[in-house]
Amino acid sequence: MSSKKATIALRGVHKTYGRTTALDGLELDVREGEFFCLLGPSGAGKTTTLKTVAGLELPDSGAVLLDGADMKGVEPYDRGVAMCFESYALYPHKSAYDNLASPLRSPRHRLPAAEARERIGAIAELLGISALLDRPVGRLSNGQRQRVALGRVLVRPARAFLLDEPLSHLDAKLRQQMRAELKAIGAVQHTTTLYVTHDSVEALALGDRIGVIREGRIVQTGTREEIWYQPYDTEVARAFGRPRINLLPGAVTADGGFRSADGKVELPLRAQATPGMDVLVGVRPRDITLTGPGHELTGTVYVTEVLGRAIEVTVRIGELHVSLVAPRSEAAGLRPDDPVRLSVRPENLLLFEADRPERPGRRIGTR
Ligand SMILES: Nc1ncnc2c1ncn2[C@@H]1O[C@H](COP(=O)(O)OP(=O)(O)OP(=O)(O)O)[C@@H](O)[C@H]1O
Repeated sequence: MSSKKATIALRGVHKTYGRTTALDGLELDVREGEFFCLLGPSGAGKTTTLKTVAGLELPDSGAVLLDGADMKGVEPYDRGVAMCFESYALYPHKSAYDNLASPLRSPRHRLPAAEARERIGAIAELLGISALLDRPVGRLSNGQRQRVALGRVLVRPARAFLLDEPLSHLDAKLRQQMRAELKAIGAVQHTTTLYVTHDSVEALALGDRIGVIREGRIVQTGTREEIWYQPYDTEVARAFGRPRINLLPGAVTADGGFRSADGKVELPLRAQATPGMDVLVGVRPRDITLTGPGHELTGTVYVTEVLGRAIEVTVRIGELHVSLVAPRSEAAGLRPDDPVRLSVRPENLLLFEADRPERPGRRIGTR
């Protein structure tokens, strides 16, 4: 098997389990050599997507293409992809080393012993498991085992890696560290990677592009900038960024601006929407300042919460609550009911249709 980078495409893939629709006409394109993050809530169809690419599940209809070739009838083993499950299958009685080595002993990937040792050593080093190689996997912690499982995928040449929440069992510190290192691994740089996560921080940190999946369909695909600055709808906007984006209800004014129902929040926008339309204006807490330039709003402090070196301040403006993140130096003295003035730069405002019971509000263009 060559280690040529593959493109991955899913075309109108449907997959049901009994009465549950897991994939509902899924369309996905992963480009050659790309690190693509598939992000979505539990049950959205992420794992089913990976299994379908790997050939472990067969679509009811639609097609899976690797490098443009339809995979229908191609056995998992012959697809040349390497998959790491969240519920990893390792040999518990064998050492971590032997678990890493076993893919390289298969007829297809057999490497000379010295080369295999070198490859395993390099991957183990990057994953921080070099000191554990002699230990039986059954005697490792969940986080250590998960790293062995990831190593087992990365060690063998493949034309695509399919990774299902591979860092989920690591503690916060290690996860952050591994997140930073994962993309630096040569094998990852040289191999198309489809990476599943429900963690938006992980997706933003790792993804060359991100696909947001919901109820078996891709809602939006884009670079992190596109997803962040032009979210398809309020649900995508809510999925990215902590504290969450403020979504303030109001209506479009005659000149295309925004006004809350009580008139206490007015923001200049040039909405491509009919005056009077119910909308939500979106602004992220880190894009509101207590001191900077921009459009000003006045309110009173409702509550403050320390977030490490910054402080989250929730401000009451009329009947709305707006949260912002400010440096400690600016916000440490604030107490409930103190008057405050906020500023928002117009370029940081997003506009959405109001949410409806049947669907989240879509983004509306401004200017
Ligand atoms: N083998 C199965 N039998 C029955 N239903 C299944 C099976 N596998 C998945 N499903 C259902 O299909 C839907 C999609 O599942 P899938 O595992 O792909 O979601 P996911 O996005 O990976 O979720 P999670 O983040 O919780 O792993 C869910 O409603 C799930 O319950």
